Amino acid sequence: MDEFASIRHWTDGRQAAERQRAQGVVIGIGDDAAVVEAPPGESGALQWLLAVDTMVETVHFNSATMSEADVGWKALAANVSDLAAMGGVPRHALVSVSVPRSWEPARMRRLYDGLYACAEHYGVAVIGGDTTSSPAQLVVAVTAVGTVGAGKAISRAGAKPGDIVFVTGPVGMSAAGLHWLLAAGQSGDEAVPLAAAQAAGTASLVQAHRRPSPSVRAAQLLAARGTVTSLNDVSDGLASEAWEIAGASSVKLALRKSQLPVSGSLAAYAHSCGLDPLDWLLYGGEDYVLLGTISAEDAAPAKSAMAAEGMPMYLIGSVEPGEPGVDLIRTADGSGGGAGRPKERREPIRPKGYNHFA
Ligand SMILES: Nc1ncnc2c1ncn2[C@@H]1O[C@H](COP(=O)(O)OP(=O)(O)O)[C@@H](O)[C@H]1O
Ligand SMILES: Cc1ncc(C[n+]2csc(CCOP(=O)(O)OP(=O)(O)O)c2C)c(N)n1
Ligand SMILES: [Mg+2]
Ligand SMILES: [Mg+2]
Ligand SMILES: [Mg+2]
Repeated sequence: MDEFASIRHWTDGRQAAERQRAQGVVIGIGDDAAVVEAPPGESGALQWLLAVDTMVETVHFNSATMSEADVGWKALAANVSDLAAMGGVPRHALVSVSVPRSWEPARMRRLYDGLYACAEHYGVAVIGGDTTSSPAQLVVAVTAVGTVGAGKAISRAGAKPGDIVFVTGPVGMSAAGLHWLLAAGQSGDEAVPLAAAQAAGTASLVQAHRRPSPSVRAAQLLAARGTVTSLNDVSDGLASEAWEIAGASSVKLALRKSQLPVSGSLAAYAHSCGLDPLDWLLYGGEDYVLLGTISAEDAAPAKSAMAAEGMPMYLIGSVEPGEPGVDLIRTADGSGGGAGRPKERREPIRPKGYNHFA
């Protein structure tokens, strides 16, 4: 199959015309550039959000950790997550792929199965991309386009002393899933089957790694309250992203260890390996949940509003004045403080996270 036949094989008829129409697509895949209508703001003007994230075979995935469809899903999901982290709505995606000559056409078709599944899930129209060969590894770079109400984008820079720190989902599961997959996948070339993870009790960890679900609805609900002061998505790890907010906002973030959301499956898996789940919680990454800050008065009401919509919101700490940094507070009995006021220990945590050049 030549390059152009390949592109048709991956993309032809994969998305309903209705989806493309709903996102204002005038000319989609097949011309020199896509044409989209600038969306009319329903309640005032909109601004564009533009983001790109890349996945490279052996760096972000290998043949054991992810199927082709998982790679397609996650390549788009990571970008959708960046748009959510600005408080916006995802709309369009451009997909650049560099494909090893050894890859069968069916493998790329499967990658697009996952990519289009993610696009449908988040209402994104796939409108173009680029295709090259690659000497050895597969590379996928997705450029995502979204919109946000003019002046309403939530940056990393607005956290104020007194605000409450929150996350929209558990952290560390993806890294724990990867840990299990790297051990389980040693003997073969195929993606480790989910059934094997089910048998080992690690299926939810593996799915968190392979099929992250960015907090788009949560971002919308929270952004509409007007009380969220900063927002970031967790790709490199909670510690690293908390440092980003601290640095951009010139504040200190104090996180309570006892309030960090640890899933039962993560705790059980860490225990079975004799490892401390805290390393995955703080430094694991690829969680694609949102980390943010919200005014103290609205923290509990926002949490209730989220719960009413079936979405978790964990209040994990507070913002303090001082040199930019992140502290972890441990309580002797793990209760997080309160009436008996157990002893607290505080330690600075480093901005360690996934670093491509470390
Ligand atoms: N090669 C590059 N050229 C220009 N800007 C870049 C490049 N790589 C990253 N950036 C920008 O640097 C910032 C941090 O990037 P990154 O850590 O990848 O963000 P995220 O974790 O949200 O994906 C972003 O604003 C991104 O657009
Ligand atoms: C085979 C394999 N090894 C290691 C990892 C771990 N890993 C790779 S990239 C990454 C961080 C997130 O990716 P990045 O490209 O930095 O995303 P961004 O911060 O730009 O959103 C992590 C934790 C992995 N996913 N797969
Ligand atoms: Mg990035
Ligand atoms: Mg981000
Ligand atoms: Mg990164």
